[in-house]
Amino acid sequence: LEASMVPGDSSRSRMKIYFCGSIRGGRSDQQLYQRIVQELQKYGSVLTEHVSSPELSDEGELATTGDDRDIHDRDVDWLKQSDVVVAEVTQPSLGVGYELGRAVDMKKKKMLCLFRPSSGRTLSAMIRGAEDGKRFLVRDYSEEELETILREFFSSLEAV
Ligand SMILES: O=c1[nH]c(=O)n([C@H]2C[C@H](O)[C@@H](COP(=O)(O)O)O2)cc1CO
Repeated sequence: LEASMVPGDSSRSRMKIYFCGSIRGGRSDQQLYQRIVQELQKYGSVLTEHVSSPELSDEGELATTGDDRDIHDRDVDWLKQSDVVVAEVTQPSLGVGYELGRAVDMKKKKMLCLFRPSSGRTLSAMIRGAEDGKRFLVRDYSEEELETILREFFSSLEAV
């Protein structure tokens, strides 16, 4: 029994998580992204940790990384490599919407979109309406529910 638990544990720690959050769409939720990324790191490695960085402004990485094509190509590559995609979708962002759309077409990926109704916003129909109860999940939440929601999401993955 013990031996069979080892591979399970190590594959879980190697799970690749793509986190999406607004950058040029606006950085108002950056601190929350940081909390989310910290939580996600309990479940696997987060490929896009930079999205949560306090040093990243709404200009994005341009100053440090090079050009937009490099950012785009690197991110699409990470998206392809990832096992799951978790997105904070409250702050509207073209980039996040694009990432989710691309991920939907990458057949096996499971996606979780987190939306805070307390923002007073109404989530885009193109995200809310993509919910299928299986691969593409949309969860309305408040910040204090974050840990529970992620725990439920990742334990549902193990059951698959
Ligand atoms: O500098 C960047 N680096 C980067 O990784 N992205 C990706 C990751 C984010 O989940 C998403 C944010 O898109 P936007 O900048 O349109 O809000 O796009 C986006 C930018 C800037 O658009």
